[in-house]
Amino acid sequence: MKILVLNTGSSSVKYRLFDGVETLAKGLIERIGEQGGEVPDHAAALQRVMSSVDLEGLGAVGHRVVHGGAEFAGPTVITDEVVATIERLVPLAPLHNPAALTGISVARKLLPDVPQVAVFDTAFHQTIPPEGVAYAIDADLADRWQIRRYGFHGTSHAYVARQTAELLGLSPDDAKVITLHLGNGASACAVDGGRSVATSMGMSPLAGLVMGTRSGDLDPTVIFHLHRVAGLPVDEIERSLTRYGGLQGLTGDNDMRTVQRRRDEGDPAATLAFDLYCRRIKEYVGSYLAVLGGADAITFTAGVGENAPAVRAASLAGLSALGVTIDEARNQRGDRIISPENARVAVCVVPTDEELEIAQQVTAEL
Ligand SMILES: Nc1ncnc2c1ncn2[C@@H]1O[C@H](COP(=O)(O)OP(=O)(O)O)[C@@H](O)[C@H]1O
Ligand SMILES: CC(=O)OP(=O)(O)O
Ligand SMILES: [Mg+2]
Repeated sequence: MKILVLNTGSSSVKYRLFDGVETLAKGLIERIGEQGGEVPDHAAALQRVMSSVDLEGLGAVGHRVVHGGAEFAGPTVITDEVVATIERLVPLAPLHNPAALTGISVARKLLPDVPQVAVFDTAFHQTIPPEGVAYAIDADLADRWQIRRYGFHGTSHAYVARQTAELLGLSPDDAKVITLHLGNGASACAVDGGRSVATSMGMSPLAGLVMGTRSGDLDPTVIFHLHRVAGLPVDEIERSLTRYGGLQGLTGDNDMRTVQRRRDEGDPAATLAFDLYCRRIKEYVGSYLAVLGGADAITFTAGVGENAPAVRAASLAGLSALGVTIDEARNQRGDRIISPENARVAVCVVPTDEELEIAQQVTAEL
């Protein structure tokens, strides 16, 4: 079956046209709405995608949707009700869900007779036990406003954990894998036998690791303080933490390549940003080794995880007492397995493929 997959990110649209597992066409429109970007907004990007792809004989469109709340535990055929739910969740994923809605709207209008399926970043994390998703706040408030951890990048974590088991000759049904998705957004996940049991993003994709433009974890008092003492309106604080935080906030550059180059030149801000980025990863790795009671593998994926040996080395440095070591020659070469022979915990680099995973979930759903 021919399937078009749309991965509408916060500032990009990736698309891929599949026939089964074979890719017929693919493309990427980046820096949407940014100065010097190719297109002014997501609608224009999607118009461009749809007019450049041969839609003849299309069997389905698969949409990556970041926030599915507690409602969706798997791929879901899109109806007006499903669209309304994704709309209701916009405040919880303000950088992402509006873009997905634009993609869904453009595709439904253009292809009214083709089934459209949403594949949610949150779905894979529905298996996290209650103590892994609840926040220790007033239970009635949490209930009323659906305040809990949802977790994101689920499609990538699921795919990469399965690929890791395969790479190591383990059964995916009992492998314990810590997956580190380090892209523009970044998150860690503890996967036990193919099920997510812990993840670093929270109610929204702002929590957890340090990211390109997002702060990751911080004491909520920072927000009260910025509001009450510094006098910043809440919307501005949100913008500061989501668009001008992370590497961007610390250095003025959101791209890890630039941060690394500046660090190599001895730039103190870039050095701090790099160290903080890697230390946060290490803190989550330690935490998830504890949650899982030890792991078979730790796997790096996405733009930074797949391409930055220095980040991989620094993030796992000093963990040999826990059975975690990296063979630096393998790491620099970019091998799939970068731990030494017979290491207690395998360290792997596995390219993610959210689009393929979405296409396969769509096929299984229809
Ligand atoms: N060679 C590299 N070294 C370090 N970082 C890299 C390299 N190549 C890509 N990256 C990082 O990967 C990030 C994008 O990751 P990617 O997974 O493509 O993001 P997205 O979340 O948009 O899918 C970029 O911001 C860049 O910092
Ligand atoms: C959920 C999320 O952070 O996605 P991305 O990495 O595509 O921004
Ligand atoms: Mg991504």
